Amino acid sequence: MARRTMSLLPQWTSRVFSVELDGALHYFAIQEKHRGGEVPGVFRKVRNRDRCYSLLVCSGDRIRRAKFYGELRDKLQRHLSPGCDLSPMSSFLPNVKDSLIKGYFLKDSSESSSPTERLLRELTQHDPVLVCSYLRGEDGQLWTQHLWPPAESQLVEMSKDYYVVPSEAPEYHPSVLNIINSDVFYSLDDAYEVIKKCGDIIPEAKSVLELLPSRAEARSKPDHPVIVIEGLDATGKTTLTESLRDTLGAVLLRSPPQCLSPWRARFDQEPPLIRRAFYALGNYITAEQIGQQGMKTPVIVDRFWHSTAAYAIATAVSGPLSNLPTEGSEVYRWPSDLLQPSLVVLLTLDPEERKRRLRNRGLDETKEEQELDHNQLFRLRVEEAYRRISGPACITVDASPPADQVLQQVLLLIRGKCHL
Ligand SMILES: Nc1ncnc2c1ncn2[C@@H]1O[C@H](COP(=O)(O)OP(=O)(O)OP(=O)(O)O)[C@@H](O)[C@H]1O
Ligand SMILES: Nc1ccn([C@@H]2O[C@H](COP(=O)(O)O)[C@@H](O)[C@H]2O)c(=O)n1
Repeated sequence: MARRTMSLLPQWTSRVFSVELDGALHYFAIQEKHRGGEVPGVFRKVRNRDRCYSLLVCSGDRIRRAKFYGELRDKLQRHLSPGCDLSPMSSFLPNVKDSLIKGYFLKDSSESSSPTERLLRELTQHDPVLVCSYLRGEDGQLWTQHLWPPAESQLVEMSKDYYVVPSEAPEYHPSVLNIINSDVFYSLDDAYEVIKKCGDIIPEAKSVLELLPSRAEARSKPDHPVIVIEGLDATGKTTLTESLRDTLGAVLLRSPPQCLSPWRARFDQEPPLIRRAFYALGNYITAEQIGQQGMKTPVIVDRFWHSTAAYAIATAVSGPLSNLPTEGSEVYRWPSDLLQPSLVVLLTLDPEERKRRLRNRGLDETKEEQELDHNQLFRLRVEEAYRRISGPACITVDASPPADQVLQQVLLLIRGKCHL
């Protein structure tokens, strides 16, 4: 297994490697001849007796790779000795879409190399993982990368030793290369394909697919306005959508729709590829319901595609806002086969007030809600991604005034935009 894995890592020497350490990305590349240059940031603080490895998950179909990436972290965290540090790592071809391969960088500062080597040996024998080790040259300045354990002769290119050199930050954050169809889905077919392929490993996938509208049924535009309310948790979506329903005599729907509730917790445990495809399908089921109800009354929707895409993009990309795909990127485009609402309102709230509302509400927080609470950058990325999505773009409304004032503000917008 391990030997086949190695032959599947394309354009080995053109790849850039990135390691996330203390919230920052460090880049390095490999080259056959040493032409001078500095030690890459990630190796600067490595002490003489530390041992470093990269583990890249690079074979099998994408469902298997996505599942194994999470399992590998759990396995390493369970079995590595104290003194081992694990950091997210990836390898990619700069500016080449879909070239990202994910893995981990391992620094072993424990007393003995044996436990880690035993674990790595077992991984290379049974799992789709490619392991390299890094060695410091005698002068303490040069680092070289070696296939670990030493490769078989037919893989000549990868089994050579390479010098490790710093590399400049690429134009795009590495995760941006793989967002389309791995984190965000732009058609029913693409999301469907992922959930269908999961059928063998997640029996619930079949029940989800049975709820999908028939693709043959192309619906015409609803006669009545469709208003989507978006925003982070506790910004007041439930409060506002219920008031809008009552004031406008509208129907209130949500995404994911009620019929997916039995499976939501199950898919929330899955890696992003599967979890995001599940939420994407939820939007198409809600769209079908909107299509039916929108022929009779106005429809209010609590979260829709903006939420699916914004959270997915903000999770895939780490760090500051500048790491997000730039405004106007195709990543922010609306799926061409998904019903377009008449108006999308984004509720925004000062972080302290949002926290206060969360505390007062007193419900348990989900993992993502905790992340929003603790990680200010994540929160900023989600809000910025919301704002960058186009076709339709959202209109921001300050949700800090009392609930009845927020309602009046949104009613004004609806009357202006939807002639209600
Ligand atoms: N304008 C407002 N002013 C003060 N408190 C509000 C306002 N709107 C909502 N709240 C309160 O804030 C809390 C969160 O509101 P709500 O449940 O409507 O948010 P939400 O966006 O639907 O949250 P979630 O996405 O987590 O379900 C509730 O306790 C609610 O009563
Ligand atoms: N259309 C949607 C709706 C939700 N999500 C994901 O669920 C989380 C928020 O859901 P709440 O029930 O807490 O409002 C959010 O973190 C999204 O990841 C989605 O993807 N698409």
